[in-house]
Amino acid sequence: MKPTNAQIAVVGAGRMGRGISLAFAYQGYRVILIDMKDRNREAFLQLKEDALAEIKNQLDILVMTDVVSQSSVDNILGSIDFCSIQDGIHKLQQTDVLFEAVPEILDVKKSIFELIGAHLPENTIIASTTSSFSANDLAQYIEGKERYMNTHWLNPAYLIPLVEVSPANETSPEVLQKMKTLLEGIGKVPVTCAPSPGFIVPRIQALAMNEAARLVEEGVATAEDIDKASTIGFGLRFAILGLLEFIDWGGAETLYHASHYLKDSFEEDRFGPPQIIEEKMKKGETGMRAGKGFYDFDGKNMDEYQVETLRKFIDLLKHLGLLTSPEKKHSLL
Ligand SMILES: NC(=O)C1=CN([C@@H]2O[C@H](COP(=O)(O)OP(=O)(O)OC[C@H]3O[C@@H](n4cnc5c(N)ncnc54)[C@H](O)[C@@H]3O)[C@@H](O)[C@H]2O)C=CC1
Ligand SMILES: O=C(O)[C@@H](O)C(=O)[C@H](O)[C@@H](O)CO
Repeated sequence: MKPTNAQIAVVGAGRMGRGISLAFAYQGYRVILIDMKDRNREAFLQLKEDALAEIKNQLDILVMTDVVSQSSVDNILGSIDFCSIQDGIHKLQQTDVLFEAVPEILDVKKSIFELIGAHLPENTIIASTTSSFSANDLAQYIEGKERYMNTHWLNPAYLIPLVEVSPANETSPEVLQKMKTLLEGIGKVPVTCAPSPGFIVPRIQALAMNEAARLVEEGVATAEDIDKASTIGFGLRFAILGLLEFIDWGGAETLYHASHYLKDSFEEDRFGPPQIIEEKMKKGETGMRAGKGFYDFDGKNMDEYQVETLRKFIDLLKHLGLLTSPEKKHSLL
């Protein structure tokens, strides 16, 4: 697959299908974006108008923010061939890599895989952008499982760098590598994950998002304050430190004790610590202060590491206008 010469097809022209198409188109690829729902001509034309208008809006924002030049907008839009299922299905013959982005309903994914399977060349790489189904569950609908994997893009797909690549048991390592190379070539950052429901991000964020909704349900805080806490506290910190890295910073013992307290207070097992935290407590591998946690700090220059991390925090806070220097504060008095 030569960079930008690969023919990309995206099936399903909703939120994710549009975002994935734009992510490839603005990096120079030609994309066939196919609406897989059988609708009458009028409904299709309306959908096409809406989809292209949305993509144009997103491009306009990329122009406003100096990511894309105004002069390339028409070219980028022109490289997305928006098709109905009737017209698009025959174009699949030329496809090198196909991304499926139809609704998160197993029967719908199954019927779409069966339909496209009859039209795709046998070596076309097939990926689903599912946000929950295990790759093994979806691979059963694919003829030639070695060319299949999940690629979970995050919304908005044309902006967020992370793509979780989750091969099925039978995915070939060469195909997996080709996908990672393709994604890296358009500026994405792939991480690999075993075939497991919810992969990494949807699994973690399902708990966080449901807990946030539960806080509203219980009247603990307003939606505005919960979102303020999750953006300028939780989210901001985890933009710099990984979740596991932060366990090592704060110490697994704090997480361990807090988890038990929450579990007992709410009488809910979901707050209890996992076995791996219990074991780390027993072994004394509780993080940075102990020299070992999820990461090994032995021999690491801790001063350098902390300065580097804190510098990233400060840069981010300054960028967001969230750092008030003492001079500024005094000048207001
Ligand atoms: N919404 C999100 O934030 C994210 C969603 N995903 C995953 O991406 C996939 C697509 O999700 P969205 O783009 O958000 O959905 P969407 O609802 O925006 O788009 C789905 C498209 O499929 C069409 N469609 C509906 N029923 C159909 C059928 N029976 N056959 C064929 N096409 C049908 C819809 O008309 C629409 O154009 C799902 O698997 C979802 O879990 C992944 C990451 C983020
Ligand atoms: O991270 C994303 O962009 C998506 O996976 C979602 O937001 C999904 O809707 C999912 O995680 C919700 O459970």
